[in-house]
Parts: sequence; C-alpha cells; structure tokens
Amino acid sequence: MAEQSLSAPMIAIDGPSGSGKGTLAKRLAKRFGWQLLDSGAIYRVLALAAIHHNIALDDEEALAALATNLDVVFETREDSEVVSVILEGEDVSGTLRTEETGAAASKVAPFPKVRAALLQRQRAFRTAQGLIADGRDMGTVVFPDAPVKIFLTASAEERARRRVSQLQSAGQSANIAQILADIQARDDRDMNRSVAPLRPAVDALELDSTEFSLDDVEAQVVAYAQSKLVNTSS
Ligand SMILES: Nc1ncnc2c1ncn2[C@@H]1O[C@H](COP(=O)(O)OP(=O)(O)OP(=O)(O)O)[C@@H](O)[C@H]1O
Ligand SMILES: Nc1ccn([C@H]2C[C@H](O)[C@@H](COP(=O)(O)O)O2)c(=O)n1
Repeated sequence: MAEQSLSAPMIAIDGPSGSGKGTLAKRLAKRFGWQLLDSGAIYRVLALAAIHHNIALDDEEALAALATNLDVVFETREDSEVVSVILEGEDVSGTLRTEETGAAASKVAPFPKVRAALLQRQRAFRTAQGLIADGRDMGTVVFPDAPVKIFLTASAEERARRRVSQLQSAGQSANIAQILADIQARDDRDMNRSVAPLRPAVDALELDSTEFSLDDVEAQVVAYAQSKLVNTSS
C-alpha cells in the first residue's frame, strides 16, 4: 500500500447523506485532475461483505476482522468516469449505491475497531497527485491536516427531494416520506455515534446547499480552495 504524501494538495468534504458531497467530489477531482476517495463506498463494501458472509451488522470483532482483510478493488476505466467496485471477485457496483446498503453501512460504521481497521486503507489514497476525499470524518479524523475542509449540508427535506429525483431518473420508484425517514435515521446514527461522529471540523468552511445549484456550490468551493491552497503553499 502506498505511503500517504502529507504535502500533497487535498480537499476534505464531509456532510450528511444526500448533501451533494459525492457529486461535488467527482466534479472537483475531474477539474483538478486529482485522485478521488469515496470513503462511504468502503463502508458500503464492508456492509455488503458482512451480509454475504452472514456476519451480524453489530458483531464488532467479526466486522473488524473482515475490514482488515477486505478484498475489494475500485476499477476506473481510462475512457470512463464510472468506477466499478469488485468485492471478492464480484462486481457489486449496482447494489453498492442502494438505500439499503447505505443504511447497512451506517450500522457497521460506529464500531471503533472497524473504523481503525479502515483508517490506513483510506489514508493510502493520498498521493502526490492530489486528493478529493468525501465522507463523514475526512476533515476530523482521517485527514486532520487537510489544507481545505468543506462541510456540506442541506435540509433533510431538500436532500430527500434530491434523492427521489435521482431514483426516478434511474427509472426507480421512490416514496418521499420513506426516503425522508431513512435520511433522518441515518443522520441520527452518523451524528450521534461516539467515535468519529459526523460534525464539521473546527477549520471547515460550512456550506448549506439547500438554496444553491451544484454549479453554485462548485464555484464557491473552487474559489475558497484556490485561496486556501495559494496561502498554504507559500
Ligand atoms: N446543490 C444541488 N442542487 C440540486 N441537486 C443536487 C445538489 N447537490 C446534489 N444534488 C443531487 O442530489 C443527489 C445526491 O447527491 P450526492 O449523491 O452527491 O450526495 P451525497 O452527499 O454524496 O450522498 P451519500 O452520502 O448518500 O452518498 C444527486 O442526484 C445529486 O445530483
Ligand atoms: N467517512 C465515512 C463515510 C461513510 N460512513 C458511513 C456512514 C454513512 O451513512 C455510510 C454510507 O456513506 P455514503 O456512501 O452515503 O457517503 O457509511 C462513515 O461512517 N464514515
């Protein structure tokens, strides 16, 4: 596994489910030509692996052992932005993004031994090329020295509306009341766990995207990042 390069430029983006951090992270990675770490995907893969191996989602010891030996490959094709996720030789990219897998990921994530087992795997994404990392604890725990930290939020109602549109665009049906309840339950678990809870780092720029388009959010973050990166590199 590659050593992390501490001087490499990076942006850490944290926020609740559906706030737009994954979409923003992809846009910024493309714009700057940097690596992308979707840390939520790692927790999602662990949850799927636990389900495949009949490991209970509250069995900390077994989950931590599984996390240590997790056989997962993130494949990006040169000619495409799509990342295929291969778990133990099987392409799980489809099931990875479902609401059920997100909820399961949020259930395996509170355990300290699980988080410790996944820490180095995440830090190894930081190379000299530059990194955009999104998740719940990128700025607080995984990359506390990141020069640019963003905490992206939006109201739960707006996040539910966005998720419904996303599902409908993919040809799936969606019940807004159910999606809102799922989002609130996930927020509650992610914000109120004792280890690495979802919260802004003290030095993060907090952005509420409820009233902003993705283009507006990207423009604000790019301007902020450029000012911070110029000031920290001199
Ligand atoms: N500012 C915005 N305005 C309109 N739609 C948005 C905005 N930000 C994100 N979206 C849309 O909301 C949906 C959810 O965004 P995204 O998947 O990036 O959220 P996320 O924070 O990464 O969620 P998760 O943590 O569950 O993966 C996507 O369809 C995205 O295009
Ligand atoms: N850094 C992270 C990233 C994710 N998680 C957990 C909590 C989330 O609800 C779940 C799924 O994340 P998503 O793909 O929706 O970003 O994984 C975490 O605890 N820490």
